[in-house]
Amino acid sequence: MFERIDYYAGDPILGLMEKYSADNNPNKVNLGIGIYYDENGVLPVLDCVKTAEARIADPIAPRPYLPMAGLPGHRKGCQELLFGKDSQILQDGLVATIATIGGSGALKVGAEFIHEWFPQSKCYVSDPTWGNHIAIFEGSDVEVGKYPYYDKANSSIKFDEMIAFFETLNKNDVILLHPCCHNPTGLDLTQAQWDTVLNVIKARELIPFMDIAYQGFGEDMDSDAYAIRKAVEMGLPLFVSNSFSKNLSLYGERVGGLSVVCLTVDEAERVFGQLNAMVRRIYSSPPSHGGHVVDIVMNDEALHEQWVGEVYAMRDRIKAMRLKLKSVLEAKIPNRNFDYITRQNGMFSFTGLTPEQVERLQSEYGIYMVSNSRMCVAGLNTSNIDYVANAMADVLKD
Ligand SMILES: Cc1[nH+]cc(COP(=O)(O)O)c(/C=N/[C@@H](CC(=O)O)C(=O)O)c1O
Repeated sequence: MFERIDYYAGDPILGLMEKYSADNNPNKVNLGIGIYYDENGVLPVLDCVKTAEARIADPIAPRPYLPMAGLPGHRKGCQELLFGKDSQILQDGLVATIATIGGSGALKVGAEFIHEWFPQSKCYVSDPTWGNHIAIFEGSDVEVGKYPYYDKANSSIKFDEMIAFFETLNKNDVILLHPCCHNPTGLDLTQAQWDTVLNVIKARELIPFMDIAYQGFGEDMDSDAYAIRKAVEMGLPLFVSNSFSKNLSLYGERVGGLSVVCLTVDEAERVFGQLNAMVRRIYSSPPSHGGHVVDIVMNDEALHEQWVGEVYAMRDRIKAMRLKLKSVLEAKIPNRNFDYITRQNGMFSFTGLTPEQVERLQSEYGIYMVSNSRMCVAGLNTSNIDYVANAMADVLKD
């Protein structure tokens, strides 16, 4: 009956977690999956989340189904984080927002929406991008193409090539963009470059789909949302998928959001209704517990302020690890340029190691990076960074 079903080769990122867990090397270091570990190598429970959890636990409440779109407070929290608390489009009711099963769920519902309502549209992702972007959109029968992004030779962005490519696209083609903390390269556009990109998108009547999974890990909550808010200022139609996995450290609670910026209230009502219909036929409603945590943290002023401070502390620790790794590697290999480590933003560094060098780090040192040479800098701490730098120097020297 099922003998013709293909074997699953496994996921290049999640599969790494399983190999790492099974590795008995006492010095093993997990630099694979995009998870923030603290200075002690522990996945933190944020203080603001602990407070929210305590409120949810006492008095304990029943767990009915949530609305298809999730808790209103969860949706409001997404909107204010992405567009700004006093955003005019929010006051005018022009944004259709649903709570989703993480950022992945937001991308899935968005991809299904594109497939159903823009069947002629192709979706273009950066080369390279987060691997699941391609799988999610292709899984929704949206044809996926790639736009030039990463210049390996110079560890930079192929900006002119990217713009020239956008100029060739058709009306309503979708461009999947990383507003900040690009995964896997860590290379972000400047605000001036975003302005140019958005002007081309406007001129070509393309559809920007911005996936922001690391808001707060780049510069700050508002700067990281520059591209999103600039698109709104320019009156562009816009899809935004957001994730609270990393900046609330709630990975397993599966909390995120999908927002669609519309031009009229009537459009927003139509889109919101169809997003609800889509949720109903995919997973019916989003998770309750994580939704309540998001609702409490995002809408309690004191907790929200505490949360921002906790995200910035995570951001700053990652930046400190970038500086330390760069200086240790420069000392070990003086004739090699490691500027890319501090030029890159957010959780990831695209190290440029060859697949063979990545494999050696894993097999000889128990250091796990994604095979495309992406390193999750948040896995570094003062206890393991010298070990990692020495190992990188060893494989780079040979
Ligand atoms: C750009 C991006 N978008 C969305 C997600 C999904 O987030 P979530 O809310 O957990 O559904 C991730 C997760 N990325 C990390 C984990 C993974 O691969 O699933 C990663 O790149 O390691 C992203 O890196």
